[in-house]
Amino acid sequence: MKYDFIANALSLQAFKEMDYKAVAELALPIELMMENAGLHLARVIARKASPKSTILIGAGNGNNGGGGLVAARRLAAWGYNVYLDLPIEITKELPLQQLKRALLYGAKREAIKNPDVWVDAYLGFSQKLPLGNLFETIIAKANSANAIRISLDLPMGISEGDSSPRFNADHIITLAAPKKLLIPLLETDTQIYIADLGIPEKYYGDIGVAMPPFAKEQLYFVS
Ligand SMILES: NC(=O)C1=CN([C@@H]2O[C@H](COP(=O)(O)OP(=O)(O)OC[C@H]3O[C@@H](n4cnc5c(N)ncnc54)[C@H](OP(=O)(O)O)[C@@H]3O)[C@@H](O)[C@H]2O)[C@@H](O)CC1
Ligand SMILES: [K+]
Repeated sequence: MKYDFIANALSLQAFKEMDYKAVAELALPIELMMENAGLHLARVIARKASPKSTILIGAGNGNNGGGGLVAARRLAAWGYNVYLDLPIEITKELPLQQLKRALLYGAKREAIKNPDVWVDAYLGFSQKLPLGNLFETIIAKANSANAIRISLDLPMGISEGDSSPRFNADHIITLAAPKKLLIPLLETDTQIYIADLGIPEKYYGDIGVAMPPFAKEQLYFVS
């Protein structure tokens, strides 16, 4: 079965409603979903990296950053060289906890200039546009770097038009369901994966879409 990304793509609003409903009704802690998100991300990074690669993980002060920091911890545990770019202070409880763990595991708090892999876990579905100078400068640097660029959930800066600068991801690991914002990228070289966070099929059916074929592949490669 070829899963139809476009027919099943959700607006961010519809996605958040489905996600929050599952979280509330099934007593699913965000931390548990974040652990799944971060592990899927780490697996993709590990496939693209070599043992000597330098991996820079950019994390913001939200749950997208938290997922990136989980990946940092997993990759550090596997022996990779992991560096963290933290352009805004991490203050929220969950990402802060993930940051502490990543540092204990050996990730280094240093925004190195020429990483082999540059990971965008700066901002996810709560990003507000325009991004502002700080993040736009990071995007310009990342997009001109000779690095493999990987975004968690959504590339930072993505919008319906082409008006705002965005992190030019080679690979996107989007979470739980396809998002309408990603449809134009199907026509590009960007590789998109959908990662399972454990939301049951019923919650997809309730809003009239099909669950990605997670029974067969928990990290579903779209194109
Ligand atoms: N079940 C779930 O929900 C799961 C969600 N998961 C992950 O969570 C992600 C969504 O997380 P999120 O809602 O915490 O916000 P996120 O996108 O990380 O933004 C962070 C904060 O940045 C700020 N901010 C925004 N725009 C800004 C700007 N221009 N310049 C500067 N700051 C700006 C804003 O902070 P505020 O302004 O509110 O202080 C915002 O709160 C989602 O994409 C997925 O990866 C999974 O880990 C697990 C399951
Ligand atoms: K992101």
